[in-house]
Amino acid sequence: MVGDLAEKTSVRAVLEIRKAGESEIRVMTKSSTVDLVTKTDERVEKIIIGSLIKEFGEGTHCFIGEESVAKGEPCILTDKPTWIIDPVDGTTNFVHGFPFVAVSIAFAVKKQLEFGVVYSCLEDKMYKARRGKGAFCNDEPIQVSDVKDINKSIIISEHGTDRSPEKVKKIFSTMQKILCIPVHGLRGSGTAATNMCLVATGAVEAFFEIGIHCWDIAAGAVIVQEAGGILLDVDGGPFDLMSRRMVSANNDVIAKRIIKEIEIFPAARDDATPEKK
Ligand SMILES: O=P(O)(O)O[C@H]1[C@H](O)[C@@H](O)[C@@H](O)[C@@H](O)[C@@H]1O
Ligand SMILES: [Mg+2]
Repeated sequence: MVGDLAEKTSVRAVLEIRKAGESEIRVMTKSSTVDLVTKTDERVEKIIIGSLIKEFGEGTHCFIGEESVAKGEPCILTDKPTWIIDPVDGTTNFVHGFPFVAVSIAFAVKKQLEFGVVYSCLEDKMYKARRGKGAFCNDEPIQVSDVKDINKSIIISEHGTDRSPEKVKKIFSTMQKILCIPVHGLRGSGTAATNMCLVATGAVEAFFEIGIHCWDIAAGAVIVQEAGGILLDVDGGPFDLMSRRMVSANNDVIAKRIIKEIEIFPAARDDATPEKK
């Protein structure tokens, strides 16, 4: 089954990450000095795409991979069968040895996400979900939290890699307002895929971020939905995978309460034309 292949491929990817983690990691930067990428990210993405092409043949499936897009490949979701891949989610953590790094692989057909696999490498946790078939962690069913009282919640968010003062101000003003609702706590693992799996297991009530990319959240989106959670745009509208912003939560009550506090700032869509990025 295609899902099993993605699972096997992510385990192979993890072996590469672990091997790389034991040797000197060559760090490079992308959109800014804090947007890191390593040769491991690039190599792991090539391994994942290579094994999928070997299985399905050249030209049958499309790929949206974080590092391929960074090198100029298009980031357009069409009706064709498409793999959406983040080879190393939490690259900054990987470089620093901070213990949250994940491989995220999702599969969509006709723009509908069909399944997602997130392998949290250092926790040795394989999260997976197929549309309509439930969500699992290491083959055990997982479910979102049943908390409806925002005062009894933990909320996750990330500050991302854009350090422009006006955006940083809005990010921290939002976090301050949420913290002072008050909620039990604010957290951030440094990887969106892991954050979404924490929503799916009920460890936290919601994760939101403006500035993430489709590859960070595609697999986690299936896992959260199949664990009984919901996905919305940060303005309360419908979730839009390519919009670079989203709220994932255990229920509508928590999601809508968080949305009231979010100070929205612009982030160019993943599928925007190059001049609009
Ligand atoms: O590690 P990445 O694949 O670059 O994604 C991270 C991103 O770097 C970080 O700034 C946050 O936006 C996280 O939510 C992403 O997963
Ligand atoms: Mg990522």
